[in-house]
Amino acid sequence: MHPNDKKHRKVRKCLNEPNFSGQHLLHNPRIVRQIIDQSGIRPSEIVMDLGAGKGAMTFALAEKASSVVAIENDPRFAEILKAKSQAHANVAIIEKDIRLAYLPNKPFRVVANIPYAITTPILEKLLDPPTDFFQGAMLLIEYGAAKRFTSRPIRDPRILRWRMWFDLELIKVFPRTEFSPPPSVESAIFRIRRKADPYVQIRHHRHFAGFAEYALKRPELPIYVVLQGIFTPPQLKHLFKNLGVDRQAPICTLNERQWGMIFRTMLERVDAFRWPKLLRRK
Ligand SMILES: C[S@@+](CC[C@H](N)C(=O)[O-])C[C@H]1O[C@@H](n2cnc3c(N)ncnc32)[C@H](O)[C@@H]1O
Repeated sequence: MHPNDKKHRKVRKCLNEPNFSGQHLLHNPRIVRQIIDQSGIRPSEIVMDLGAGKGAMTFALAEKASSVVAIENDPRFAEILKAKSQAHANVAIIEKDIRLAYLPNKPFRVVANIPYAITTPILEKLLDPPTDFFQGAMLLIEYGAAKRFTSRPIRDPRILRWRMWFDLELIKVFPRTEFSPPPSVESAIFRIRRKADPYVQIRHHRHFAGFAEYALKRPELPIYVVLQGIFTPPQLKHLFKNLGVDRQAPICTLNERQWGMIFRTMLERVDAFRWPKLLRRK
């Protein structure tokens, strides 16, 4: 055990405050190795460990990747990580809030047991807008969140956007007993992979975002009712001939291929001034 580990354990024991920063650490090196082995890291890649804690994943990742960037905002953990990283030339420790950290402008992957409280901001950072650099992730996240990101029908325009360019997969439930201390919620291993051949080109992501936000404003409305707001009757007739869906079905029941077809038809046949625009948020 690293000498600083003991020191930190004492510090945490003295703390009476609730565990708001999601400090549920992995303690089983065999489990950590299994997660890393499934993550598809290439030796040439940079891997990010978001919420690195005391480095349960960080230093195992350093054996597989070209380099590891570990982000941790708890100064006591960062101190432990910096001390341990003296023995690992390919590990960089960044003491920062994950939400404010820079992502590499080279191909990178994320393998991490993230703080659950900021799961959505982390996914937004990685996936929205999609970049050429983010290759995929293997994450421990709350089971409920993993179910929400992977379920059908897709009612949330943000999740639809993510799923147009990435395959999101709930791999399996992860036992609470593998964390110290165990979290109060169920956890899951969650994988993100870039789609090799997405239905919409990434360069259209902004227009797609406006389209998805508009189309899913009322996810239970029939497909034809929603699309009447974008397409003319002859355009709709042509679209439904090729789409192969029940026009009365709720719009949220469309799959990614069908969303891609509708969006591409809009780009090809509808004047740009009629495309739904992304609403500006205050
Ligand atoms: C679930 S623990 C995982 C720790 C370590 N990766 C492990 O598996 O043992 C999440 C870690 O993220 C850190 N953390 C929480 N919020 C953070 C934030 N906004 N930015 C950076 N780190 C954060 C916590 O201090 C904690 O060490």
